[in-house]
Amino acid sequence: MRLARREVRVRAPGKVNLSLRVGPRDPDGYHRLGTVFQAVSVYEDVAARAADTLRVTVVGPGAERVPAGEENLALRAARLLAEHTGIADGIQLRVTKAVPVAGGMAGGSADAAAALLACDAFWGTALPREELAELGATLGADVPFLLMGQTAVGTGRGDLLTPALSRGEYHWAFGIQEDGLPTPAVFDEFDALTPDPRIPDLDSEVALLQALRAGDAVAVGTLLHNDLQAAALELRPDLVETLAVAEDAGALGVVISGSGPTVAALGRSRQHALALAAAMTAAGVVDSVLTASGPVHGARVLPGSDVL
Ligand SMILES: C[C@](O)(CO)[C@H](O)COP(=O)(O)OP(=O)(O)OC[C@H]1O[C@@H](n2ccc(N)nc2=O)[C@H](O)[C@@H]1O
Ligand SMILES: Nc1ncnc2c1ncn2[C@@H]1O[C@H](COP(=O)(O)OP(=O)(O)OP(=O)(O)O)[C@@H](O)[C@H]1O
Repeated sequence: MRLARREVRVRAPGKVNLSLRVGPRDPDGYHRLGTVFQAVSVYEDVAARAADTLRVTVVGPGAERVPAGEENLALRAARLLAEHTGIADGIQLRVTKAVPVAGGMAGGSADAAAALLACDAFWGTALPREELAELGATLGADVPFLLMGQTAVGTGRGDLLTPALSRGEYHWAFGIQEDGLPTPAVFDEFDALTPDPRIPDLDSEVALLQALRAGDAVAVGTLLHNDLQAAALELRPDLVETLAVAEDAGALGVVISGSGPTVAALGRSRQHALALAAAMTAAGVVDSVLTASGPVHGARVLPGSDVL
């Protein structure tokens, strides 16, 4: 008799911050943010299977730069959910990466979001999404958004979310650098460059939110904004050229994604995004490129993944 082997597979997206405004650092070490997130079609997959202990393997581009031990965010997510729900079972997680590692597109947070959902489905703990988001926020400020997906305004640490209306599809070319930027270093550099930052307020996002509601990609392109960009450029001056190449190739807007170093260039169409990616490659200013569109869904269990 064959044993039924059960596997749950979950897919979670990466993100780009269409606007990222950074305020002062709070005593807990985190900065107050005002941000508009868009989930994009570059996905991390996490598969869960039964095991004696909690363990993880990581495959895909950049996997060798991801810790495979206790610090791994997928494993930490599994441990957190087990502790929270009193589950004593083991689990084997297999993370397949596509989001650039330490690229400012929240790959690690996507792994945490996917692992929370995969373990929740595998163990049948069936927690409400809000509870998973609360747990996830303790692992990374971006985790709640990657559970939610689509388009959202983030406040607090970026973890307090309000869904935003968005019409149409946005086509991106991402210019990727192998050598990532550590998020804490970029926030430190922001502090050094910005002695008295303004507390972010949502009034600054009104025009962008209107453009998204109208599906006006040209206006969205002109309104892309990132307060961490100057800090990322200070740490990686070579990115100035990458931004210029994408601009010269006619991007509707160009911005550093999150804490960088990935450069996000908005195209007029899928075809144009491919042309922007080709321009960055041809200029030799990136290690690789990705094209993607957004907004897309948040972390979700893949259909038919339940039983092998
Ligand atoms: C840059 C963004 O991606 C924008 O969405 C996020 O703010 C970063 O989110 P994340 O990578 O999930 O961040 P976490 O893993 O929670 O934090 C990593 C480090 O970034 C800094 N950090 C993060 C978020 C925030 N609001 N203020 C911060 O200063 C802190 O030094 C923190 O120790
Ligand atoms: N499962 C994981 N996947 C990726 N990185 C992980 C994981 N677990 C731990 N890390 C570590 O977390 C750090 C951040 O990686 P990540 O790819 O999330 O960066 P990021 O995209 O710049 O994050 P963000 O956009 O949220 O600032 C890296 O140093 C990485 O080694």
